[in-house]
Amino acid sequence: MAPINVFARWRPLSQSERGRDEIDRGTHDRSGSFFSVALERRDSVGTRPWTSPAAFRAVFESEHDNYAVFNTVVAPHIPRILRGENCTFFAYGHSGSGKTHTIFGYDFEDSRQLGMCLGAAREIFDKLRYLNEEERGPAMGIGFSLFELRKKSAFDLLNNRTQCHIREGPDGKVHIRGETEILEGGKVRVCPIVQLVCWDFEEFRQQHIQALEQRATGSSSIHSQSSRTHAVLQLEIVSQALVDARHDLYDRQSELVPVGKRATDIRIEEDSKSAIRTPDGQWVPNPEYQRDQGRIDAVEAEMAQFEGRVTAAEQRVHAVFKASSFPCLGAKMVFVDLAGAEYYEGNDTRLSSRNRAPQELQEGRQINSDLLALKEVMRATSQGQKRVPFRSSTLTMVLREHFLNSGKGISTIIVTLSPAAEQFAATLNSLKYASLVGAAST
Ligand SMILES: Nc1ncnc2c1ncn2[C@@H]1O[C@H](COP(=O)(O)OP(=O)(O)OP(=O)(O)O)[C@@H](O)[C@H]1O
Repeated sequence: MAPINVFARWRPLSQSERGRDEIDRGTHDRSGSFFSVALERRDSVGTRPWTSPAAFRAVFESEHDNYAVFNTVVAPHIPRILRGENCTFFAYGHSGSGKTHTIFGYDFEDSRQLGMCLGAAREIFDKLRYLNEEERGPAMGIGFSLFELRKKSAFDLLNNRTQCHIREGPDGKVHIRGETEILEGGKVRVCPIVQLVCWDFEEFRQQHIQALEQRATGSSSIHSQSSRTHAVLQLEIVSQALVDARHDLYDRQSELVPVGKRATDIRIEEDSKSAIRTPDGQWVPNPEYQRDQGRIDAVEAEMAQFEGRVTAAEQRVHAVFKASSFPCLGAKMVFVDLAGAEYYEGNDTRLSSRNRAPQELQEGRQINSDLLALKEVMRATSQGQKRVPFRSSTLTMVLREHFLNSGKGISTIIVTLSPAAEQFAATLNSLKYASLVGAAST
């Protein structure tokens, strides 16, 4: 059973909320290792208390800064990454509750305010520097990718927001790819999601800042882009040899594309010439055309040759892993800033469905189903169920690899909460969601 760690984080009242009522709240230590959150709602009827199950590993108060959160939530997992395990961190909450502040941060200079992913990168680079010096093996760095998921597509923030398709490959793995490009001279290039490789923290910090500029952040309006997309940032420990072997693989895959297309075209052409349709709709052999099997065999042989090159390139990628003396090569940390949870069913938030444009309603339904699917996947994996409903949403499909790495992977969700009394319903919904996930794995 792979436990899901669940944390809660209260943000302070924002400038615009100053002076307004705060939610009455408390944290109770239930067992020494799990906490529950108690809320009290005051309305015309009286006070109504609600207490969560003991589902939270820790509850951060509004005075806790990003460094404190990083130290408790992320830092304990750095040794796991160095052992070659994977970790995934999700921030869940309604719009403006502090997800982006927690995952990416807004202040990239103050070391106490770095978001989780910058904090993690800083710590990993520290450890890699030591490993690189001690072991004198090939130097390792961090490759990072950043994309947004919206409806059924991914948008690559390291490649001008290029729209990418999410497909399951014959190997059962999910691949994120841009449109295949046709270059000058008819050459073809398959475009996987971009991975930028950085060799020190400063380089990473600069790239991270630039990448986030592609995101419409800073606004916590319910309409903002960031609240309607899931942002996924993936850190992977890489070496130059791994990067080179993968680029070689993409080149071989690119070469295969036109050959495969030609083979399909020739097969279709030969099939259609060698059959005719009778007046009663039956397909029968065409007496005037002899199917050119030699032509088909020739193109299939050519295709087999190119497929062999792809297989050899895949083997070279595997060989890089095998030859590495570092177990951490290829280990991943993934950070997901989930879309605003105001779309979560049953949530009586500022926008009722009557006030929403049809497109927004449709997006809301998609976000709703993604968040529900994520909850189900987390519950199923934490309970060790055999059937995990990964396919029920794009988000869970994309993250399947990380969940499936059970035993070698761990997931954490931090629910971000607004203390503003006017957002009581949204806050309560977020706590209910997170405590359902947490209670399933205690
Ligand atoms: N723990 C915190 N401490 C101080 N300020 C915070 C904290 N959490 C959030 N804020 C501030 O509150 C505002 C909204 O936070 P943020 O943008 O992270 O919300 P969000 O949940 O990501 O919203 P959206 O879903 O709309 O993107 C930001 O100005 C952010 O700096």
